[in-house]
Amino acid sequence: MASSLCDNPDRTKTPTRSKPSRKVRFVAKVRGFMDAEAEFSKGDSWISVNKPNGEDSESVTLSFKEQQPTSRKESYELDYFYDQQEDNGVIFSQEVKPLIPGVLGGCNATVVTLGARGSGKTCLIQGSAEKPGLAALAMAEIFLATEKDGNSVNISSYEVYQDHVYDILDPERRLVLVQGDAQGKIRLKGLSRVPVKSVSEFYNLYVSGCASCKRAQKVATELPRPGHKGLIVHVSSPSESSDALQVGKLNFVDLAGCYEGTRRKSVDGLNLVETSKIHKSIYAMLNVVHALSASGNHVPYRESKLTHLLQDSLSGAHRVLMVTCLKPTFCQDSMYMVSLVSRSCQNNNGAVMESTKKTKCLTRSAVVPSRKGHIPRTIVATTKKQTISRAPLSEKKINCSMTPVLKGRKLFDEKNQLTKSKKGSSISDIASTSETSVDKEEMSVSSVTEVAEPSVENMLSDALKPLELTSMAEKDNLSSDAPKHAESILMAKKDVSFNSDAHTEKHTPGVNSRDDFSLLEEGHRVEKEGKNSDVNDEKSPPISSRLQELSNNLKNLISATPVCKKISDASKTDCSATPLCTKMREENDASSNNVEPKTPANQGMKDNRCEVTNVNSPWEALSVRNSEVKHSLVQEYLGFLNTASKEELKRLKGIGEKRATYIMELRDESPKPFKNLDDLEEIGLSAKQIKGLMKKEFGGLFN
Ligand SMILES: Nc1ncnc2c1ncn2[C@@H]1O[C@H](COP(=O)(O)OP(=O)(O)OP(=O)(O)O)[C@@H](O)[C@H]1O
Repeated sequence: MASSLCDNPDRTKTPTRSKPSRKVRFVAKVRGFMDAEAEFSKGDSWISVNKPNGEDSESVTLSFKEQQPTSRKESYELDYFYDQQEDNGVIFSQEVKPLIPGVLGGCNATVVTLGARGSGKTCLIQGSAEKPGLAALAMAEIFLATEKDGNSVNISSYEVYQDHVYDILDPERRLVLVQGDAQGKIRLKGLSRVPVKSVSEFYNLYVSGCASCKRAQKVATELPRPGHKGLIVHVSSPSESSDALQVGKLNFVDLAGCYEGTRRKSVDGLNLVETSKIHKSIYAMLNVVHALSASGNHVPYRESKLTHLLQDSLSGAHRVLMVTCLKPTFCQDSMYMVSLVSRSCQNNNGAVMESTKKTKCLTRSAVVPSRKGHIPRTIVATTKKQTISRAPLSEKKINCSMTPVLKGRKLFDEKNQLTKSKKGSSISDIASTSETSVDKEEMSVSSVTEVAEPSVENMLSDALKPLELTSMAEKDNLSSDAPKHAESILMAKKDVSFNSDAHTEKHTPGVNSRDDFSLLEEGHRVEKEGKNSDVNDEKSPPISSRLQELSNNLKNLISATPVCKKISDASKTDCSATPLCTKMREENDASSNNVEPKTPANQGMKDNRCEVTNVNSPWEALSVRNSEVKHSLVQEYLGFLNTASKEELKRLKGIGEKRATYIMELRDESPKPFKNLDDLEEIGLSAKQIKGLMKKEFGGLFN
């Protein structure tokens, strides 16, 4: 029933371009010129649109005039394109109005605007008193039906900033908790729901809420902070089949603008971490819609707070409309967004390369040469059809498609990238091999360890982290004895990325599936819902020979680098050598002997070293004990959170009155709300903060 309702039951009455079978629809809208822009561009548009069958076209292709004249013309397929003359009213009647009958029938729908800064996202959703936006137009339509059917309408509004959710309609802008149950039902704890009875009441509430939110942010930070803004319209209607009310939700999400020049130190007062987080959550949203449009088994809702909070509106038979807003004048970010969205629109191959339809992009040599202003190269479907449908944008192809422009935009940590690729997601992979990190802590290849063979890769990531081998230039900074090995590491680092298709399927049963300590690393979260699916042990060898070679190279590097050599030598007799070398040695030993240095949760501490099973050297024994101690401390910490009084909780670092209150509330609902460190996100702590907390509580053990 849900699906038929969600598929526009009113289709016969409402003109619509929506394809009934499509869960996600991708359209673009170019906003009107502002005065200065019109003067500058002489009124010419930089976007060419091809509608093969005129207004009846099932899809359109966009291309951009400002592309390099020598570059191959690329075009991007979308479901529809709205030009400057087509105003909010047209988009509403073509795209949003058809969703409303479903919402009145208890389904959810979500309208997302995305695009570069200043591309008209807010004007499209929010509009103005004179030119109502999609939200106000939708409210008018809903109220029309409400008068007839006796529905009730409530609204909630929130901002997602730095992966925390704040209630916009609450004058104190309190933090909202996103809680999901096993069925994917999402509860937004602390989010106000305000009843509204008319469009003007709605408009005042919503628009003034957003405006005062901006003002409040300005006072605190001088500049309005760029967050994602969301509106939820809850419509309760009497059900035909039962006495219970059915509630449908219409979501509007105004994604923060993406920024040009992310490699600069700061953009409009934003630091790079803020910018990185914005982009990361935009990519998370694109990953989710990509997975949804590809009907993938695994949808990475928990990649960001925003996608998590929208989970029950995005999943199932509910409908999603993605509107890419474009500037009417040349804008690199606009091209970039279109290229990303187009990939999702086409499910498994993005821009249609007009001149190279048969090009296969499987080797590193296919990387597009550096050229500023060049947009991502087409990824053409290859013969690996099944793989593509499950993991539509493989790392391998993505890397091939990446231009340095894209690399520069890398905002995902590679840990996440690789983890994502294992799970069959997608869009963010485009940015997975950046040479320059904006957030160093997020730049590492260690996510491989979460799912794939642990030993050598663990060692690789741990070794690369401190060395920060992110560019050839950095390679040159290594010890003069080391370039050969550094080269190998760089190559291998690329290989990890290039070969991640293989790793996608790799899984070692019972090894490293969950480890509390591993959770301390930001970006190491594994999607619980997809954890057991799509595992195929046969597709990939246990540890590639390339990685094995890398292991040897790393060992050589250690011994070739003077400081490390010294420590390495010393560490043969002294267990208190520096962390890098200690870790390297311990992991090398573990990997070469194929010993997993992590301890099952119930193993407990043992007094005698020799009792540690499968341990061949003091280093392994130390490693095992280290894991045990960490595990034990984490359990103590979680146990404390589950049982301590409010006053006791406040004695912990990072837990103030607000968090202590939330913890007590969570405990009222469930006796032991904290089962692992991930659960601390429920009290608004990021993985990075959790790591910081552990460090503060337990010192260098958690370095
Ligand atoms: N259809 C339009 N015609 C002319 N100007 C427009 C149109 N839509 C938006 N603008 C103008 O473009 C500018 C940016 O609009 P808006 O604030 O909606 O962009 P945005 O994408 O939400 O920006 P940000 O990412 O910074 O939030 C505003 O000055 C607005 O007046």
